[in-house]
Amino acid sequence: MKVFVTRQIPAAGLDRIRNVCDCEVWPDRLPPSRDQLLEKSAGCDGVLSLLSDRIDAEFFDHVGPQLKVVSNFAVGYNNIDVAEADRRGIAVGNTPGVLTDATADIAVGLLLAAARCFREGIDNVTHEQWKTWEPMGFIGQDLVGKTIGIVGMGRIGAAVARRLHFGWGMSVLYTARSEKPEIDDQFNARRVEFSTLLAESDFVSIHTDLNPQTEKLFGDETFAQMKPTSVLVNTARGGIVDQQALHRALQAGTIFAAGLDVTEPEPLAADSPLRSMGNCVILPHIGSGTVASRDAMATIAADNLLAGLNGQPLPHRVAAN
Ligand SMILES: NC(=O)c1ccc[n+]([C@@H]2O[C@H](COP(=O)([O-])OP(=O)(O)OC[C@H]3O[C@@H](n4cnc5c(N)ncnc54)[C@H](O)[C@@H]3O)[C@@H](O)[C@H]2O)c1
Ligand SMILES: O=C(O)[C@H](O)CO
Repeated sequence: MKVFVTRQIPAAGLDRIRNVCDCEVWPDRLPPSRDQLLEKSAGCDGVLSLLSDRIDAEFFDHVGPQLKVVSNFAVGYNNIDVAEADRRGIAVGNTPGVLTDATADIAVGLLLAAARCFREGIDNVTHEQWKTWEPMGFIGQDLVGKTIGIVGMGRIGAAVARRLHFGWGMSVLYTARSEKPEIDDQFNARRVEFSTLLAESDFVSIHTDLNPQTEKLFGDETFAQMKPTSVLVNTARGGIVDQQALHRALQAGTIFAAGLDVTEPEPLAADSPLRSMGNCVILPHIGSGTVASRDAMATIAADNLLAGLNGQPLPHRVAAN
């Protein structure tokens, strides 16, 4: 079986694929260009893709009818046209669950960093502006007993709720597509309308997948409904936030601060004004970046790939929304 792995991934998964497949791995730190992706994938029975690889009808046409499986090295799969894959009988897999805690930790870290002015503080030290202890400087937002609004109460949303409810005694509001009585019981949480969540939350953390309903969900109108003291955290996908609107909101003080692990595009444009905003903490998409999470993602991605190649059910198959 011929497979293309679009980037180096941990040996925990890669070795298993190499043992049984004719496997080519993209060797560079940067992803293959579109043309390189199409060229290397052509004629393959399986492809192990990353979130930066667009997998669509053009890709499937180019790779050929022998393609059986696309295994995404991520839980999010908005880079893949799953409906088109379904139509062609190509299985698509993802890596859920094993990065939940790692990503929730980054969401909480960003919340704390943005609320407590880490960026201004670090810039102050780095640029040798630290002259004295300032009673009126670097005054951030309190966390204990405040309200967290979770947009999208899935695995990571629940892990964030757990940390903030039991760690900082926060009240939990959330939006979800359906009732979640177990969440309500566990965290004394309340499912509310989006507008209520925006108006009542001190912190808003985004945990939905990127889909047509969530694309640019946060824009000028949304920010206008949030508290001026509020902090927005996004560890989901950059496309859920209109970044120009976010810049306007941060500059005007419509909201207090933001913490982003994801942007659109990635990397963030060199001339994006968000890069220089003191009240915007930005990380380069490191949510799942722990040894255990990345090893487990590699293992699951290999399991999905090998199952698909052998015509067996994928351990973690995704379906079109
Ligand atoms: N920053 C990172 O490194 C990183 C790591 C892991 C996951 N992610 C992102 O986080 C997302 C969530 O991961 P997860 O494992 O919690 O997935 P999940 O499927 O368990 O949770 C997503 C939840 O969002 C809900 N949702 C979707 N659209 C909604 C809408 N319009 N309104 C309300 N709820 C909606 C879904 O019903 C689901 O409950 C992934 O899709 C991925 O994009 C990022
Ligand atoms: O969706 C995912 O899994 C992340 O964005 C990368 O780990």
